[in-house]
Amino acid sequence: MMNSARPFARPGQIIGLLGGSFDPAHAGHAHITREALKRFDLDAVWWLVSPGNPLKTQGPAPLDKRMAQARQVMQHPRVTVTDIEAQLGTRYTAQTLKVLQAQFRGVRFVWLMGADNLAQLHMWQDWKWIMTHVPVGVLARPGDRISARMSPAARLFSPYRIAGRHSQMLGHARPPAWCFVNVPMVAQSSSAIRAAGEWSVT
Ligand SMILES: Nc1ncnc2c1ncn2[C@@H]1O[C@H](COP(=O)(O)OP(=O)(O)OP(=O)(O)O)[C@@H](O)[C@H]1O
Ligand SMILES: O=C(O)c1ccc[n+]([C@@H]2O[C@H](COP(=O)([O-])O)[C@@H](O)[C@H]2O)c1
Repeated sequence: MMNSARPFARPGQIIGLLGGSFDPAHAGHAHITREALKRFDLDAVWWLVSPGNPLKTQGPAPLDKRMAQARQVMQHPRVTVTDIEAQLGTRYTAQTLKVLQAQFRGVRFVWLMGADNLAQLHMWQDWKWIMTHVPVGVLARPGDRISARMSPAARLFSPYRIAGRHSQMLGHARPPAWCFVNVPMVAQSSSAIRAAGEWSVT
């Protein structure tokens, strides 16, 4: 297990959290992170390299390997790549968010995800808690814009959607609040990289 330091944030800062398997990290992750910093007016983004997605049955590559590769892909002064979920012993996003909100009092966390994850959000543990306790920023992804907009989460929380042109308000909004931003898209995925044999999971 990698012994990483905890990321740092000051009260009042707005921190975007991009959770993922990062198996491996790729240009799509780096792209949405840069877009999120701009569009949601974030002070910083933390990449939460997951010990393992609770919905995926096949285990990812070892955490240390994914962390090292993610750090190579994402080098930006306002982005921290962290294995804090492994340090905290949390695996489900709602659990992670509860612990982070308790440990970083006064910090405003914004959950970030690609459109494919909004389409599946209703399958996550305590997903309504997430929507009602943390602002959520959704970034367009090729092929997933329509399914995301029609998803159970998008429909149930449609009254709380902030229009894309007001995306800078998201981090200041009281949840429930979410915003879909139609950013230029990068068609990369970890599964395509694995399928091409460019990343081994051992
Ligand atoms: N090209 C992309 N455009 C927009 N969002 C993306 C893109 N790639 C990944 N994301 C988002 O980044 C987060 C972490 O993604 P993840 O690590 O699962 O990569 P992935 O490419 O989606 O992996 P896989 O293909 O194995 O499902 C998710 O919220 C996902 O929606
Ligand atoms: O909490 C859950 O039930 C849950 C179910 C599926 C995915 N997630 C989280 O969503 C993020 C993206 O996962 P992944 O594997 O698609 O990269 C990552 O932080 C996962 O821990 C969380």
